[in-house]
Amino acid sequence: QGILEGVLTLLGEMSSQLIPDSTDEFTILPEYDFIVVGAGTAGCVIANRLTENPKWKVLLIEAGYIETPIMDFPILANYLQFTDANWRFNTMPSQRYCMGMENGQCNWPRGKVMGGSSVLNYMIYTRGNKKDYDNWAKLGNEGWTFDDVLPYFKKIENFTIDEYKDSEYHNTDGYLNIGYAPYHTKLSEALIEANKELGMKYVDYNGKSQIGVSYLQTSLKDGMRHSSNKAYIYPIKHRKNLHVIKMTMVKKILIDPKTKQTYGVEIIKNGRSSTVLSRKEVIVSAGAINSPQLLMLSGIGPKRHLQSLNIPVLKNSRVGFNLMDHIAVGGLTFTLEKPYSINADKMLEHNNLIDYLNYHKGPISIPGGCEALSFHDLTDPNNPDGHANIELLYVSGSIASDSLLRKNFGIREDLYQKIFKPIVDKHSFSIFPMLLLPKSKGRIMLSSADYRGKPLIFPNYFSDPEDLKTIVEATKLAINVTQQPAMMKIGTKLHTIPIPECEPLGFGTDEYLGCMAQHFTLTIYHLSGTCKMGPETDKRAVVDPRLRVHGIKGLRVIDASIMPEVISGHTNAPVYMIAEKGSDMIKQDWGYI
Ligand SMILES: Cc1cc2nc3c(=O)[nH]c(=O)nc-3n(C[C@H](O)[C@H](O)[C@H](O)COP(=O)(O)OP(=O)(O)OC[C@H]3O[C@@H](n4cnc5c(N)ncnc54)[C@H](O)[C@@H]3O)c2cc1C
Repeated sequence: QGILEGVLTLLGEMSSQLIPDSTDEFTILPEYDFIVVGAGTAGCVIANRLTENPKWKVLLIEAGYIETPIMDFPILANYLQFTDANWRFNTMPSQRYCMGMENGQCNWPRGKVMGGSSVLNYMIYTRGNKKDYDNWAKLGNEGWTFDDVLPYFKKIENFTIDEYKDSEYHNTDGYLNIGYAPYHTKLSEALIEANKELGMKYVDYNGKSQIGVSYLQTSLKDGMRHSSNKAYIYPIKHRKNLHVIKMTMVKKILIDPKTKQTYGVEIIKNGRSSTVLSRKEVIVSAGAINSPQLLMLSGIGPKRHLQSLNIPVLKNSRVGFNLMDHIAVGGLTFTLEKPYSINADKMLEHNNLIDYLNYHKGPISIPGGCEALSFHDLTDPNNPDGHANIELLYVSGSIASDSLLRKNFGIREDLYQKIFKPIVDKHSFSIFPMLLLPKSKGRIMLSSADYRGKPLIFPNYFSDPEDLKTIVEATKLAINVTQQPAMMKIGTKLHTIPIPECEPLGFGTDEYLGCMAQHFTLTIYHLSGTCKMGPETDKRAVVDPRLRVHGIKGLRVIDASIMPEVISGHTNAPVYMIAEKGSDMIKQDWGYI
């Protein structure tokens, strides 16, 4: 633990040193053309694209502080959750999921920093499936088929994988770098091989067909994290028409109650409240928890809920409903005879540090220990053009090989001691079997009318029993991968110390694996859907297909919360796409393009 704790102390010190100093090098103007709330994945893209018009003045407001160089080290991704760059949300206690976590609550980290969750994330870059977007369009969202959104996916990327970069699916002059991590363990080679032995193809999952196995395509540049802040704000820092203010909370969106016209925001900076006006629009990009929270605080949301908190209702709307996430079964651990996995303690030793500091290579360049994935359609396993309902994420370390991981997830101490402690000295790794097309939906509610109150989060995982069945099948598939010859050759064994509460069901039975999923319910951090996009006729929609808030003028939501259905992959790439497309819509609506 020595080195890791050193890193944590360093991270803690760095963040506390940053907090008092929030100077921004300009005076905030009383009025801007556009105000963007939240400098996360989406907000940074929008601020960049809108300031391409030199005549528009744009204010980007971020609650968090600056991104620091240590956040660029890919292997440290997990540890950033222990800093003030994390909002540290928790789900409400449950007896159906997160049962193996402290108080039956799952930790839900979110980025509170320039770059938002693109600074805390694992840099895994996946677009999802063609059918995800065709389905969005079928739900009444004109302009959102895969063919419509592909140009925006291409616009984002500077794609660096030689075999694929010339394909019609990719592009090489976008702001964000996409490529493989510069280093792979021998374990990941064996996992890829095992998938091939099972009949899986090696694919460009961001290309023609998603189904198959691959090393992760990542948002790394020269072996370092490439966040939305680095990719989209750094290169345009010289633009005089962009003002960025940090460590500033937007408390409320200002809307005329009679005309329903948005005219600005109320902010709080250094403890002082003030108002900034918008000439054209306010764009809310505060993420899938804070965007619905801010809308509700401003009077847009479910009437009865707002009235119960004495918030005047400007628009009765299903804000906060339709909450979706991807979850995986945690604790699925395998031991290895060969020293091919990652051990957190050894990770930051001399040779690895020298390799990384000199060349940005070696094990430190592995994003949070994640190395490869495979996408499967269990409903149509032999169809290469299927719609993946399962992902297996291959992680070259485990809760046993990095005891801080337990703290990331909030796993109960007694379970850690019993299940994982006995194998801390062994080589071990894990596979996360992940549910990609969840049927269960949750909800976010306000805890109070005060902007400082953390929202109440009800993920409702497994409220649809189908989800539990599917994740059990995924877990069996993951175990099957590890039983292939390539994995046997390196001495892979399933770790079988059972969860005491599930033990009576018989280790490895479907019932046991279901119980395991309910105990070690891991969020994959893909919160989405809470300001659902849909046409006027869709009573559950909060924004229209041009991302304008129904019933309110001059206000859009552009971030992960607009997804009507979560896509079958990790959500960062789709949020970039939504932001690129949303920016073009704003430009079109104001006659700039
Ligand atoms: C730990 C973690 C790991 C992840 N790993 C991956 C991965 O490997 N691959 C992947 O594809 N996706 C991953 N994700 C998900 C992905 O990063 C998110 O889907 C994406 O970043 C969401 O973008 P966003 O713009 O919607 O919100 P965010 O990026 O979260 O941005 C919201 C911003 O708004 C700011 N804000 C909020 N409220 C206010 C307010 N009232 N006033 C001012 N500012 C405010 C926040 O501080 C934040 O900076 C991960 C997420 C997390 C947290």
